[in-house]
Amino acid sequence: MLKVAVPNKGSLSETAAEMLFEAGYSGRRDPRALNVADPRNDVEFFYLRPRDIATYVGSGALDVGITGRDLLLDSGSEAREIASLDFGESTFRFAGPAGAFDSLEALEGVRVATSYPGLVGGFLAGNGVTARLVALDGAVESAVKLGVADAVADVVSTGSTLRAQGLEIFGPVILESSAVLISARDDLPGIHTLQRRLQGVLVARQYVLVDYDVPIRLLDAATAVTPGIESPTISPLHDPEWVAVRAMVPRTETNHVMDQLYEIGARAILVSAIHAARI
Ligand SMILES: Nc1ncnc2c1ncn2[C@@H]1O[C@H](COP(=O)(O)OP(=O)(O)OP(=O)(O)O)[C@@H](O)[C@H]1O
Ligand SMILES: O=P(O)(O)OC[C@H]1O[C@H](OP(=O)(O)OP(=O)(O)O)[C@H](O)[C@@H]1O
Ligand SMILES: [Mg+2]
Repeated sequence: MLKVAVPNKGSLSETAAEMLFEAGYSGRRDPRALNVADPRNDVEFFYLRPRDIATYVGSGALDVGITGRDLLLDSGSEAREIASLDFGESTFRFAGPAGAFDSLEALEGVRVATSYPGLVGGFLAGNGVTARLVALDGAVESAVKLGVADAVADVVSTGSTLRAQGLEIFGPVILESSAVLISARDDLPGIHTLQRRLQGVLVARQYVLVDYDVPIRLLDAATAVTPGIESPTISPLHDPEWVAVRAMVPRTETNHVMDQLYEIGARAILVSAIHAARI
C-alpha cells in the first residue's frame, strides 16, 4: 500500500482533503483519525502536521506527501518536490518597522524572528548576510513590537497581518511557495497514479469545456482562440458549410473567449464543467 502523508491542520489541510476526495480517494470520516486505509485504491493516508510531513517522507517512513514548498525547504529533508499542486500560494518575505530596513544587507547583525529558521538561515547564508535568527513557533509579526527581534521573515498572503503590526516588506523575495507533492522515491508506480489523479483534479478545476458551431471558412480564426491542450476536436454538422468545435479553455478566460468566438461568427457557444481529467 502506498503510504501518503496529508496535512491534518492548518492552511493546506482543507484543500488537500478536497482534492484527494475529488481524485477518488476515501477521506477520513472522523476528523481526529490519524490514519485511514483506502484498500480499493491501495493507499493508506496518514494525517500529520504539515511541518512534519517532509521529515516522514524524507526518511522513507512514508512514500509521498502533500506539504508546502516553504516547509519542505525549511526541513532540510531528503524528500524532493515532484509536482506543484497550485493551491496554498504564499510568498516568504522579510519585513520590519516602516522605513527601518531597505535591503537584505541591512540585516547584518540584526535579530530576525521566524518560524522557518532552516529556510531563512539558508537564504541569508547564500547571500553572505549573517543575522541572529530568533526561532518562534508562530505569530512572528508580534516579535518586533514585543522587542524580541528587529525584523521578521514570514509567510505573506494578503499582507494584512504584517500591516496590522506596523511592519513593511523589504528586500528580495525569499521564496514563492505553494502546496507541493513530495517524495524521496521515484520507483513506486502508485506515486505516479496519485500524481496523475491530482493533476486531473487541477485540470478539472482550472479548465472548462467549450463547444461551438462555426462556418468552415471561419474555422482557423476560431481555433486560434481555442487551440485546446493538444488540438481542438472538429466534428462535421448536417450543414456542410458548418462544423462543431470542442476545446478546453482556462476557466478564467471563459467569458473573454466566448466574446471573441461570437465576434468571429461562432454560434451555439456552450460551456461545461469538467468533472475529472487525465491529460
Ligand atoms: N495565509 C496563509 N497563512 C499561513 N500559511 C499559508 C497561507 N497561505 C498558504 N500557506 C501555507 O501553508 C503552510 C503552513 O502550514 P501550517 O500548518 O503552518 O498552516 P497554518 O495556517 O500556519 O497553521 P498553524 O499556524 O495552525 O500551524 C505553508 O506552506 C504556507 O506557505
Ligand atoms: O498575509 P496574511 O494574509 O495576513 O497571512 C499571513 C499570516 O498567516 C499566517 O499566520 P497563521 O494564521 O498561520 O498563524 P501563525 O503565524 O501562528 O502560523 C502567517 O504565518 C502569517 O502570519
Ligand atoms: Mg501558521
